[in-house]
Amino acid sequence: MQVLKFGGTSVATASAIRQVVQLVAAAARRETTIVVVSAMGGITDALIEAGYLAAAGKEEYRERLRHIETQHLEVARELVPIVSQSAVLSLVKTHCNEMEAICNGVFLLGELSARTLDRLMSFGELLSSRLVAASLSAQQVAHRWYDSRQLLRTDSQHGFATVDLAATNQLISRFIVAQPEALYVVPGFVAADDQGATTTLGRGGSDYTAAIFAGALHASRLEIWTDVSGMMTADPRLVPHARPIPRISYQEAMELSHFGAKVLYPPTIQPVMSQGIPLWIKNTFAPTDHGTLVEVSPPATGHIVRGLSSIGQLALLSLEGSGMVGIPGFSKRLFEALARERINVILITQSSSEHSISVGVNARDAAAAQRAVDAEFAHEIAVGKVEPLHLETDLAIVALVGENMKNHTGISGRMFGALGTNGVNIRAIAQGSSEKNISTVIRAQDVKKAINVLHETFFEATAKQINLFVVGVGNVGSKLLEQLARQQAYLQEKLGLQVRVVGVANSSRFVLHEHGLALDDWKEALAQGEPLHLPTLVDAIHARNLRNAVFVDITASADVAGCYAALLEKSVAVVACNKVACSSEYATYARLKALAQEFNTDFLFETNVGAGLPVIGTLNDLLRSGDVVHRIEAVLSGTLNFVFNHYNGKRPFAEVVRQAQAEGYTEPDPRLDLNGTDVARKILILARESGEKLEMADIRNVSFLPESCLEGDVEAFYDQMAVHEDHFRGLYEAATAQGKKLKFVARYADGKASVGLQTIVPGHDFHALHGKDNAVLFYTNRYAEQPLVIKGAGAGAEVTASGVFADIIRAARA
Ligand SMILES: NC(=O)C1=CN([C@@H]2O[C@H](COP(=O)(O)OP(=O)(O)OC[C@H]3O[C@@H](n4cnc5c(N)ncnc54)[C@H](O)[C@@H]3O)[C@@H](O)[C@H]2O)C=CC1
Ligand SMILES: N[C@@H](CC=O)C(=O)O
Repeated sequence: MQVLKFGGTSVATASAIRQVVQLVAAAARRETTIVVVSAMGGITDALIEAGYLAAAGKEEYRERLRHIETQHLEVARELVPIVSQSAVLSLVKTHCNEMEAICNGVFLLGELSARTLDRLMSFGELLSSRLVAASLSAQQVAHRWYDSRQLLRTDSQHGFATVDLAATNQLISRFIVAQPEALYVVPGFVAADDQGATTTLGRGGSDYTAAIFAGALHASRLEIWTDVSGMMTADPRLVPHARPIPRISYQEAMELSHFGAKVLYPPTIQPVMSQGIPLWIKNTFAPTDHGTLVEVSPPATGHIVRGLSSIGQLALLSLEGSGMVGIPGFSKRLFEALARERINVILITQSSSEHSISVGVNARDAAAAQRAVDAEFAHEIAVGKVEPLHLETDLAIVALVGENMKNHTGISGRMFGALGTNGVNIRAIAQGSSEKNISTVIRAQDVKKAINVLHETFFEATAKQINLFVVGVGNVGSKLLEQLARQQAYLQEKLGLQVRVVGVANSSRFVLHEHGLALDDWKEALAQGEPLHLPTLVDAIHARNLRNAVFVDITASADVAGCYAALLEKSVAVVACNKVACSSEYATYARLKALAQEFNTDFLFETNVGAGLPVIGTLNDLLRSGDVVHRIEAVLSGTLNFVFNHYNGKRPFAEVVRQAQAEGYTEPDPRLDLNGTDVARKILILARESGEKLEMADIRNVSFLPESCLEGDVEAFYDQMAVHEDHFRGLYEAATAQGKKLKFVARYADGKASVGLQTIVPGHDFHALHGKDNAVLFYTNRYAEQPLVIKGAGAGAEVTASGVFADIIRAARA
């Protein structure tokens, strides 16, 4: 004996019903089969709507009923050949007439009782099961249609009747013995009380009907046929990578179905679980797909978490007060008050201080719950023992489900870590001692992000999605996009990172594309983007609320740097090539670092010093391992090193500076390089990273530029350098005459920092510095005599972009 249940989508059209008939006929050839049928998709809702319209005195109910009738008649005509149509058409007509008579009565009385609504709703399953039966007849498949109301006995609580399992089991088994057939067709969802009045088993109750038949008949299997290929690891509407779970335990299925895996109505599990009857969830439209087998002990899969579930529309009610501590009875009264209002409690959590109890309820019950609880504790509220009930709405539950979680430590740590680094605030947590389910209450607007992050954490070792917003696509930024495009496949394959550029901006426009911009035509997309308004861009980033989001600043703009705090506060990581933030007031630098820590995200700026060279990372490694920095000596300007390496007193100094700019070494404003500001910023950042609270004004900057070079714009700057060619030649010749080289050197020691032009003797670490190279010498406790030296290209788009890239990967893997 086996039981097959077909859901609303499986019987929604004539072609779907034909598919059902094929499956059923094949099943009945193998074993005696009971087929339980749901109403056609959407019909139960339409019936309820018709009933409420009638009760409200609205004539539109007639239209709804006409539509229901037409839909069933059309399917019947498609399924059954004309010659034998009359029987089924008249059956449909009869049911539709009864529905209309009921609604007419409701319309006249202006009242729709739960009992009448049950009667009205029952027509959905009665009609659909008749259509399946008619189609079986048309295909000459022998069967018996039977009215479940003769077999399923319930109490008289209309709308949510409780099944009398003892009486029902007896009725079912006697019927099967008395009327043996190879195939039975019965309507799901409907039952009757002992007066014969129609009752229903709750929305989704057809699954339960099927499970009751399976339990009563000790079936070999129960199959639930639907429109998806089994229970999924997460809601596929939220998680595109969700996949079917091949095997799952009853307990896990129960947890998942309670928490949003809509393919199975929760009470279904109990009757089959108690007898260990295998329960299959299969796809009517892809019957060869494996589906999900729900069984006693599924084999281990390597995944500790079996699935993720989410329930929206949650309200959290918190009863708080010092008067509750140590006094028994508060929780009893709280739950009784809710029970009296028939409010279902979805989640419960109480702090060990006993100072508060929080319960999650469906948002539609929140106002009634609040009234009931405040009334129950009116006295305690009046005397200040407890606070009026605190109500929070727009919440949701996201839960991990898996029986194996109890054997593993660190699961909740990983869960909370993943949510925390994505700025998902957890409002409440519940975990039963069985450790099968860890539930978190979060803001409804974070559900999509949270569930995707958790899916990546627990199911997708090979693909963590990283969402980049790249602001500044000039010299360095466009190189970064090129490098990202080249490396995408490598990152996916070797690091398990799916890096997507979801936003790009320059000083005039921005473009966002939630599913990732094509990196070969971002320029066209940006040209058609919206005019840039930074607050709008930041709002849009917040509104997208994407997981593993990284904001990459490759501008030199103070306005862009001014956005970091707002981003870090929402746990969006910031990777900055721009030095403005870290070299602004100490308080700003310190606040941004603190925000990153507070909001569990990253603020990374390795390229602020030495471009792609690992200067800041090395310094941090020294400090973290307990070393102390005493002195730093460094050549930190790629531009100035290039200029003094190429200037020989023959080619004009200004021309060499123009070459450095053309080769992409200078700041967007080259005066910042030549006047020492860029180097001063860098030594300031190194001093701060070493623990010194310096300000820009504390850095002694001895400029080698004649003052007139800095009066006016960039073109005037070049003109003035040409005017002062003798000055530059003089500097050069004086150094060369002593066999020395000119280097612009930064120095930090004893809490003081300075930058300025120096003449360097042969043999010094800086003397042989080529091209645009930088060199940094760290003198520390451990590197006391011989400094730790970092040396290499310190400017240029390619190397800088690669440093930014490395910071992005650091943020992505955090
Ligand atoms: N060139 C190099 O070797 C290195 C550069 N950097 C830093 O990289 C940053 C960028 O340098 P480059 O690419 O050479 O400059 P660039 O001038 O070629 O590009 C700057 C980009 O920023 C955009 N931008 C400017 N103001 C903006 C605003 N308010 N909002 C949005 N976008 C804005 C521009 O439209 C342009 O796309 C600078 O902060 C520089 O200090 C850091 C290390 C080395
Ligand atoms: N303009 C800078 C580039 C990187 O910070 C330099 O020349 O070093």
